[in-house]
Amino acid sequence: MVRLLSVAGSDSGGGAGIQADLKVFAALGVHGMTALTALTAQHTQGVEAVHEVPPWFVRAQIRAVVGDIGVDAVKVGMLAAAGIVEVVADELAELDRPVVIDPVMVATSGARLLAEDAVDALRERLLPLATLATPNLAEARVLAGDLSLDAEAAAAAVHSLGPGSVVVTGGDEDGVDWFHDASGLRPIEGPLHASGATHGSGCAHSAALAVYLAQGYAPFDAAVAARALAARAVACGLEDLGGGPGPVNVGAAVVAR
Ligand SMILES: Nc1ncnc2c1ncn2[C@@H]1O[C@H](COP(=O)(O)OP(=O)(O)OP(=O)(O)O)[C@@H](O)[C@H]1O
Ligand SMILES: Cc1ncc(COP(=O)(O)O)c(N)n1
Repeated sequence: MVRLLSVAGSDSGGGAGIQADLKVFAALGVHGMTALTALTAQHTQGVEAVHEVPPWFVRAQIRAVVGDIGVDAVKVGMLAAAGIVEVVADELAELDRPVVIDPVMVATSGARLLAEDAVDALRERLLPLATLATPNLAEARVLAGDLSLDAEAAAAAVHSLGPGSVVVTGGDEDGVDWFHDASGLRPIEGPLHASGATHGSGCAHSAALAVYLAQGYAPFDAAVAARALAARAVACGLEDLGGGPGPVNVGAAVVAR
């Protein structure tokens, strides 16, 4: 059984975060484990409150599962605070496994999910540990320190910060994901679905990527497969749930494959 660990926040609305990741792991037939970094009181229209998990307890969760069950790949999502970034970086540095880092900063609804003073630690401590990093364009620009970059330039700039490869996701743009690794830049194209159900698309994408890396896909092939799955999950999304953008539907996306 392939074993996946998600280090991420909880979305009480069930659309993003740990909940999205566990749905992806179940849909793809792997064993999912979690280290919660924060609880959010969240729905489709916004985040009402955030309760951070103390860094020592994030570390304890990671050590508990790594020590007994073992881990084949890790996905990292919302980290909330600099102290949490630091302990996650410490633990991942000891773990010789593929790591996907989704540098979640702001929810689609506008709420901050990473403190501003945690961005430097994310850039300097965590990004160099990533097999693959998956910022959207806004996150890539912040990491690169240049808010004027286009997606291609942002992918190159984030790659130069140390991850093995980068995908700048294009769900909020034209639907083209830009992949950059040591051999350069490649687009990953596909249909951009007109859908009111995109909540959790980035979480589902990075969780699927971690599964595909654990299963031995090369990073570019994993990124192609993850884009296809995330796009289908958007197309199958639950538009009628809640008053805002509904959650993606990964279970239906896998069945529709
Ligand atoms: N409307 C869409 N149609 C097709 N594919 C989409 C759509 N929206 C997102 N995707 C795909 O989903 C994946 C995640 O991309 P996205 O840009 O939405 O991430 P994100 O902005 O980090 O998401 P989130 O806001 O959930 O964190 C990418 O592969 C992207 O191409
Ligand atoms: C716990 C958690 N993690 C990640 C996201 C980002 O997802 P989105 O950009 O779709 O709101 C979120 N809203 N909540």
